[in-house]
Amino acid sequence: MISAAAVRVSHPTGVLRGRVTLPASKSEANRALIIRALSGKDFPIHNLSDANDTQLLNRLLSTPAGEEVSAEDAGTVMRFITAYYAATGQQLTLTGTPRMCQRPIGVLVDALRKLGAQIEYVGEEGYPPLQMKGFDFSGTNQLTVRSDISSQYISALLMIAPLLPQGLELTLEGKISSEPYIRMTLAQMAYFGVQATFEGQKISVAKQEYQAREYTVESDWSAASYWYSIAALAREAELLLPALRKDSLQGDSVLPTLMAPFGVQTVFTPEGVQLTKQPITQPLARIDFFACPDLAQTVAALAAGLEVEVEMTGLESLRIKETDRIAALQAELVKLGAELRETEPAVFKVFLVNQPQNEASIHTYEDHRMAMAFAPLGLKQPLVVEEHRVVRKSYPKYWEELQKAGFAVDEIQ
Ligand SMILES: O=C(O)C1=C[C@@H](OP(=O)(O)O)[C@@H](O)[C@H](O)C1
Ligand SMILES: C=C(OP(=O)(O)O)C(=O)O
Repeated sequence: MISAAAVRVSHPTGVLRGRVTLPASKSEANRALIIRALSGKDFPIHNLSDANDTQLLNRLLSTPAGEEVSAEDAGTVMRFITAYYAATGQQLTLTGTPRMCQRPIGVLVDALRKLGAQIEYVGEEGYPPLQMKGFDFSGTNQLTVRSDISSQYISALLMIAPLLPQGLELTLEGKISSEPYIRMTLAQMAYFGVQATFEGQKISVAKQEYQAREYTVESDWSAASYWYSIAALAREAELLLPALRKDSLQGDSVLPTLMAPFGVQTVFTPEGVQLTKQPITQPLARIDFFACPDLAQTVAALAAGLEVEVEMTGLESLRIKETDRIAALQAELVKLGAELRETEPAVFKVFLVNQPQNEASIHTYEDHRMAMAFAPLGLKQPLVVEEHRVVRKSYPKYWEELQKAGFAVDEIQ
């Protein structure tokens, strides 16, 4: 059991073979949980993630809500349950960690108010905590919402849409950020019997009923990205990542294509994906993360580790996630001898500027992805990951899995 406030990570051989256990997708799990709660029916959801984000939502939905409820640091929980509490007319205060109270929610609150939800801000306009005061349908079923900030607002609205007296017609305004997550929401709604249309910037959902159906959550492709990084940095690697599918609902399943230029070959097998380290042969192109923002930190840290310069775009949403991920990357990459610089508006490039620090100590900013994205660099030389328990948000067994793969993960005080 690892319990100290930091770990030193290294790998004595650089040779990795074997099978890795991944958590289940928290995105898929949290949609299935909300849909089950909205359906008013009971059905099994298999392979529910042990991630705190999922365990928390499951707890909140299966126990009567008290006067004050906390979504902690979980964006999907905060956004999905706001819509859920609004649509089900619950009266309570919804809050979160200090960081959650800096993550904007105004787009969702404005939309829910137009539908008839009574919601007030306890503190700053546009941010949690929220005072939920009930729901009185306003008669409108047509909304225009900004889609360039977070897709979670759209997913939250879509999941409650079939319960509204006249369904919902959403017009998305602006670029559609994290679009695969909207498509995942619609695909899971369809699985549970609710049809929608998504054409151009318009999504329509008529009033319908969710059907009860058993659901099995796929493994998490975002978590798989750290194993891709490990394979790329290893001397030799052959890793099996079980229960990942080619026909995934997860946008982060672009990894086989995205990671090929970094020298990781992916083969789909009936069990999952087999990763093999290959020599790097293809030139690296500019990579756009607008549809897969959760992969950006993995790639930035990997580029520094492989000592390749990469251009990254589509990073806008990173500023409002668990931390300002651009600032966090900029501060920590320096310790690895790299720099993340904005070379033109919205284009960031990882430059190699220096020798990496000896046993760099990586600060994680209460962001699970900072810890998980930097740990693979222990394959090159030992490094320290601070506040490593932050991985509990999405991949509680991350450190144990690294140990099984031959990493030395040593607690330090
Ligand atoms: O809907 C989801 O499950 C998620 C959507 C994305 O957020 P944004 O839409 O805010 O980019 C992603 O970063 C997050 O980890 C999970
Ligand atoms: C952004 C993330 O999560 P959330 O927005 O759900 O807190 C994430 O897991 O990287």
